Order: sequence, then structure tokens, then C-alpha cells
Amino acid sequence: MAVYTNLGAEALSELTSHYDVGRLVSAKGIAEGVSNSNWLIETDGGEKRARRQFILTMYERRIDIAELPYFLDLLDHLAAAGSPVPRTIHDRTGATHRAIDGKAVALIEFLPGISPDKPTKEQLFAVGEALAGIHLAAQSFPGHRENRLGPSEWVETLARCGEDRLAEINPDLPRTLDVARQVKEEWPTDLPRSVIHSDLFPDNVLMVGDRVSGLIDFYFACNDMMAYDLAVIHAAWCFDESGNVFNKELGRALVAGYDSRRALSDEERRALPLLAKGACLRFVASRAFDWFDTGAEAMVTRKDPMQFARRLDFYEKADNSLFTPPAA
Ligand SMILES: Nc1ncnc2c1ncn2[C@@H]1O[C@H](COP(=O)(O)OP(=O)(O)OP(=O)(O)O)[C@@H](O)[C@H]1O
Ligand SMILES: N[C@@H](CCO)C(=O)O
Repeated sequence: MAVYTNLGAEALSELTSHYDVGRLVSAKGIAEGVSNSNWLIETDGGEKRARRQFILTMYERRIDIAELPYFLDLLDHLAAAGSPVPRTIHDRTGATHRAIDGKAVALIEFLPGISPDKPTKEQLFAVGEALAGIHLAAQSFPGHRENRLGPSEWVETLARCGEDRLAEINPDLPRTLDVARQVKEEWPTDLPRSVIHSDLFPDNVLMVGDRVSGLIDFYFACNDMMAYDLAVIHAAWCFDESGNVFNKELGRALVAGYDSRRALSDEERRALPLLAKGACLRFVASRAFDWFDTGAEAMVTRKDPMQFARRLDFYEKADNSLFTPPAA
């Protein structure tokens, strides 16, 4: 569930009256997502008389409001460059977000498409291409935000969970702390950077057939190594849900799609197995932390850190031929 706040018809009408979008026709709470409250809003389109749809997001937790301009201006920057990213709708004063009862809200363009459940290699190619597109377009984005979920934070978070508690989730989990310490030592610092999405799981990609129609949920975006973003997608999309079975064809299609738009350097390609281990550790750490933070009785389904600990095992054994295109 992801509507934490009840917004009545009057509050919603009052809010939309500050935007040049026409009159509110309907508003439906969206079940997907965990962090924020989201509604699908429809208006009559004002003078143009063509109904329009928007996503209204109320920022409930996790997001520091001072960082909203980074996230929302980034959407506008990428959309203006032709990336499939929703624009922020500005109110009549030009503001990208407003406040209701002390909570920040933003109105965002609705994009069509559905998140792929069983992605195909054609879809992975398109996702790789779209990712390279946002990396290139974001190079001229002036904002800056550090990645707060980097190697030091994985080590710190896993250490804070503690080996005993990690073992309660699964006896194979405590060893990820040692791997995290080792990966932190080896972590590269000199690979090419841009703004990265850093959480581009299938539920953050909308597709119409094989076309990427929307990249959404940029609230972990930060300035970091582009190849790390590719490694996140590799880890998130190219395995079965348990993390036991890797699909080589999907992995190849993803890298080929990325390469077709922005060619990876030899250094980046060589670093990818290590970056993929880092990507797994990032999700092992945040999921383990949330596991204890959420509690079994909460309404939100806890995400299993073992799904990424198994992927981590896989990348520990992999070499960089995994990321090399097959000889023509
Ligand atoms: N611009 C958009 N166009 C169409 N649908 C959208 C858009 N933005 C969000 N959605 C829909 O709303 C859902 C929730 O959005 P989102 O993933 O941003 O929520 P969240 O609570 O911020 O995320 P999470 O908890 O996953 O980090 C998405 O799964 C998608 O169905
Ligand atoms: N996409 C992440 C949640 C956001 O950090 C996960 O599946 O663990």
C-alpha cells in the first residue's frame, strides 16, 4: 500500500487550482510503492478540453525536502533532452512543489506503460539504451548529490545489523559483511561519472511493448559512476526472483543496448564484476536494515536480502567475460 495520508476532494481541488491543468475530475490512490503516497489525478484539461492525467506524490518519509529541487529539476532536465522521464508540472508561480499540511507534494506528468514482469532480451536492450541516454543527458545537469548508499554505508549498515541478527535472517548472510569490507577496499574512484538513477529495478521502468515509455522514481539519483548504474540493472533484472538463476542472454542484451548509445571504456567493462558485487551489497544492506526496521507484522512486505546475497555469490565467481559482447 502506498497512500499514507487521506486527502479529501476539497484539498485535492484546492491543490490543482494552483496549476494550469484544468479542473479536477478524479483522483485514485496508487497501491504500488512504499516510500511516498501517490495518486493518479485526472483533470478536464481546462480550455483545451482534453482530459489529462498526472501523478500526485506526497513525500512522506526518507526524502529530505531540501533535496527535492535536485530530483524534480533533474526530471525536467532529462525530459527536455528527450529522455523518457516525466516532467514536473510547475504551479502558476513556477514552483515545482508545494506543501499541504506541512508535507511537500509535487504534480508529475503521467507516462503510459507497464513494468515488465518477465522481461525479454529486446526489452533489456531498450533499457540499456535508455540508461545510457539519461547518463549522457545528465552530464550537463548542474545539480550535485552524493551517493549516500556507497561502500562505507553498506559496511556500516551491515555492521549495525550485527552478525547474529543477520544470521537470524539466513545463516549465509553474515559473510556479506566481510565481502562488503573487501569490496570497499577495491572500489574504483576514477571511472566516468554523471547523474545515475541507482535504483532502476523493473518497477521503476514503464514499457509499451519493447519501448521504454517511462523511467520513474528518481529519489535515489545521485552523482556517481555511470557503470555502477548499469551494474545495478544487471543485478536487478537478469536473474530469477530467488537470485539463483542468471540469464546470460538478458545480461548481454542489456550491455549491448547500453554500448549502442554510450560505448563502455575498457576500464569500465573490467570493473563491472566488482561494481555488480557492490550493487548486490547495496541491496543486501538496505534490505537487511529494513527487515529489522519493518517488523513481520507491518503491512509492507519485507524484501528478502538473500535474493541479492545469492546474486553476490554469482558475481564473486564471475569474470569480466560476462560483460564482453560475443565475438561477431
Ligand atoms: N510518472 C508516472 N507515470 C505513470 N505512473 C507512475 C508515474 N510515477 C509513478 N507511477 C506509478 O506509481 C507507482 C508508485 O510510484 P513510485 O515507485 O515512484 O512510488 P514510491 O513510493 O516513491 O516508490 P518506492 O517505494 O518504490 O521507492 C509506480 O509503480 C507506478 O505505477
Ligand atoms: N529497489 C530496492 C528498494 C529501494 O531501495 C530493493 O528492491 O531493495
